[in-house]
Formats: sequence, structure tokens, C-alpha cells
Amino acid sequence: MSVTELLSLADEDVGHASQVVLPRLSLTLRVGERIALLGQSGAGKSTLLATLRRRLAADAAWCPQSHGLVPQLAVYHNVYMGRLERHSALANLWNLIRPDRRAWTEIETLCGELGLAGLLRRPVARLSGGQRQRVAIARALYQRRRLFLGDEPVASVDPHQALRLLALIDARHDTSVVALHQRELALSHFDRVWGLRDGRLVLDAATDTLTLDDLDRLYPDADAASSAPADEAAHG
Ligand SMILES: Nc1ncnc2c1ncn2[C@@H]1O[C@H](COP(=O)(O)OP(=O)(O)OP(=O)(O)O)[C@@H](O)[C@H]1O
Repeated sequence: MSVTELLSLADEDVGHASQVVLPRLSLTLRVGERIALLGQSGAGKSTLLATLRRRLAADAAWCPQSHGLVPQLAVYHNVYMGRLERHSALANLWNLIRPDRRAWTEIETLCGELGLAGLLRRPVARLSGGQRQRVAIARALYQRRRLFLGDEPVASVDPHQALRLLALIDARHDTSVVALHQRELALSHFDRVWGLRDGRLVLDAATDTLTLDDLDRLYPDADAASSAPADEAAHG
């Protein structure tokens, strides 16, 4: 593997214990790349991210699709969980009762940048969907890793906010792989697209060589919709 490669898969079966989702997958992730991972629901984006996460655990900050937040706990504690494993159990327990001052200051700054100022004490259960998403991003940023792996981390925010959040992610990571459904965002913000369809990586290309039509081909439902009028005409 070259020094600029973070990971290389060569003809590997990627999937779950009970099911191979992406058979004989080959791809390379290089340092410095910003990759948009596209494909219709069920194409295998989360499965591939889980594999990257397993292989690159020490380098990877992880922002899961389900957010993985603890609703009863405050924003501060949820973000703090990003670094739980770096402290002793006793320190973590004590922090629950009396937040560590340095961690509080750092998380307060981070949350301010993410538009969550003033919400550190609020239980996550009392946040909006977009706010919860930003807490999940804050927890991933708090992990301080070189690589960001995100499973639809900007799915529930508006397009402007999505760009701002991605810029914050970029500022703190030299490499990222982000699953998303916004094709325009994939082309405007990322420098490479991995596109999954029918159990294969059918697209692995620089975004400046791609158009929205190229991305549309990753979605069989879009094929069906665009061919519907022709079918109707044929039957009419
Ligand atoms: N834990 C699991 N065990 C076995 N199969 C799974 C598991 N998780 C997902 N799958 C299957 O793997 C395939 C790919 O699912 P995956 O969640 O990776 O898709 P996705 O592209 O992330 O979808 P979405 O956009 O809906 O999140 C699906 O057929 C799914 O049913």
C-alpha cells in the first residue's frame, strides 16, 4: 500500500455475518480525499462505512445514521461521549456529576460553531431533529481524528446549513467519506464519488468529471420514473 493510501480493498466480500452485500469489492481511499458515497436506499452505503470503520478505527471519527445519542442525557454529556474511551471509568463517572471544566469549555466552543450555543445542559430528548443531528456531528468532531466517516450526517438540515456543517467537518479532518442522498451537494462539495448499485461499486470518479445525469444512474427508481412516459406512450 502506498503512503498516501489509508485503505485498499481488493476483490473483497463486504457485508454482514449472514449476508454479503458487496461481493468482490475493490476500492482505494487516499489521504486528502473527500468522498461522497451515493446509492439508493439498501445499496450498501452503511455496510461499506461499517467496514471502513472497522478497518480504520484508530483514525476514524464516526457519525452514525441513527445518531446513537442518549436522549435522557444533556448535549454536553452526549458530545463528551466522543472521547469516553480516552478517560478512566472513574473520570467519566465523575464527569457525569460534575462536568470537567476543560472539556466543558472545549465542548461549549464546538457547540457554538455548530449553532448549539446555550443548549449544553438541555437533554437531547428536547431537541429538534436538526439539532440532534448537529449534536451527533459535534460528538464526532470531538473525537479529533484525521478521517471523518459519516452516514448521512446532513440529512435533516437545510442545504445552507449542510454546506456549513461539511465545511466544519473539512476543517477538522484531512479525509472524509460521507454517505448522502443530495446529488447536487455531492458534486459541489466533494472531490470524488463512490456510487453503489446492484451490489457493485459502479462509479468511482472525480466529481469534476461527473454530471447530475451520471449520478441519476445510481438510482433505479429514477430510471423507472424517466421511462414511465415512454411506456405509457407505447401502451397508449
Ligand atoms: N446487520 C445486518 N445484517 C444483515 N444484513 C444487513 C444488516 N444491515 C443491513 N443489512 C442489509 O444490507 C443491505 C445494505 O444495507 P445498508 O444499510 O448498507 O444500505 P444503505 O445504502 O446504507 O441504505 P439506506 O440509504 O437506507 O441507509 C440491505 O439489503 C440490508 O438489508
